[in-house]
Amino acid sequence: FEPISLGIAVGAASALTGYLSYRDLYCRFAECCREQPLNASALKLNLEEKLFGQHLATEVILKALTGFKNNKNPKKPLTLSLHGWAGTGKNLVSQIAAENLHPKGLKSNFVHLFVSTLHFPHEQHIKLYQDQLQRWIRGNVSACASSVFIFDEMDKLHPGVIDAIKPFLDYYEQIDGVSYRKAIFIFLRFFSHIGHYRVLSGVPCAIHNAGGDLITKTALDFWRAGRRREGIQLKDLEPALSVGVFNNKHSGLWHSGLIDRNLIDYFIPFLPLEYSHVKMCVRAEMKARGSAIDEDVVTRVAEEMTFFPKDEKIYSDKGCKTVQSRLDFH
Ligand SMILES: Nc1ncnc2c1ncn2[C@@H]1O[C@H](COP(=O)(O)OP(=O)(O)OP(=O)(O)O)[C@@H](O)[C@H]1O
Repeated sequence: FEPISLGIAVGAASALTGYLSYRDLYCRFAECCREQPLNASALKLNLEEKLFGQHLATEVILKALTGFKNNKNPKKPLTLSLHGWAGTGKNLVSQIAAENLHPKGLKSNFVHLFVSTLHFPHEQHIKLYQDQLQRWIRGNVSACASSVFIFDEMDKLHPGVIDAIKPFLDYYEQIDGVSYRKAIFIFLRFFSHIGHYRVLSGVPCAIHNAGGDLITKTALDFWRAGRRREGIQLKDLEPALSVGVFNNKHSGLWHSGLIDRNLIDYFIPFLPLEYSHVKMCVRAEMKARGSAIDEDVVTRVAEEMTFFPKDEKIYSDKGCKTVQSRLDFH
């Protein structure tokens, strides 16, 4: 629809129906920024059905989003930082969160995804990126207070760029007439570069991996002690996580003041995925393609993945990341 004919159509329909406001009707045809409460049970169901092996991330994301959206008067925007091994569901969770906040999800005009290497590639242009980012965020929050901003590849983001958005994440009531308190900022970690592996206490980890190796180490400690994965609690991970990230100078959050000023509300840990989770991913992908589940193919795809540590082979080193492309060969 182009705007003028949409306006005429909506106006005519509005006159005919009589009781629907122009805006109500307009929003049936075009995307509107609406302050609607979050449907917590729909979000829970989505996470339970789509996200495998991440009991902690599920718990925290549910708590964070429902708490924030139920609060009529938040004192600051919601800031989430997602950490963990590659291919374990960080992008998937931000996509699920986006869809539950704005029905069009990542395609919504109110959801904005920034990828460090794509949007902020050159160190010499940091000043420009800072200005652009500030203007972009200000413009979008002015248009829709509940805008969602997702920053991927945080470990490749220059700390100066993140400094530019720091004021928006803070407890200010307004900045230049705009309130940022209803916006949501999601920061994604990007871990595990195969070429950068080193081995620490028997656990391979990436040099750029801020927090991810600590999560993996905790999961492995539980496994070696014969304790259930689902028994891992947030308190087993959270302190190590924020210190780990803060101390890692490859992390975009490093010395950016976001952590020491408590501007990050929730650290959300993603556990490394096991063989059984990889199989679940293969089944989910087959279902999404409308194919019948063939357990032989499921097993073959899962067995083609590589697992670590070297001796025990428990965790998939790419999580579920290459499942889709591998499935094409079967
Ligand atoms: N825990 C999971 N449950 C279900 N599917 C998953 C899970 N983890 C990953 N996947 C699937 O694997 C693919 C890659 O996942 P995703 O992009 O979310 O990983 P990521 O953690 O963001 O990885 P990276 O840190 O490398 O960017 C997606 O197709 C996603 O649906």
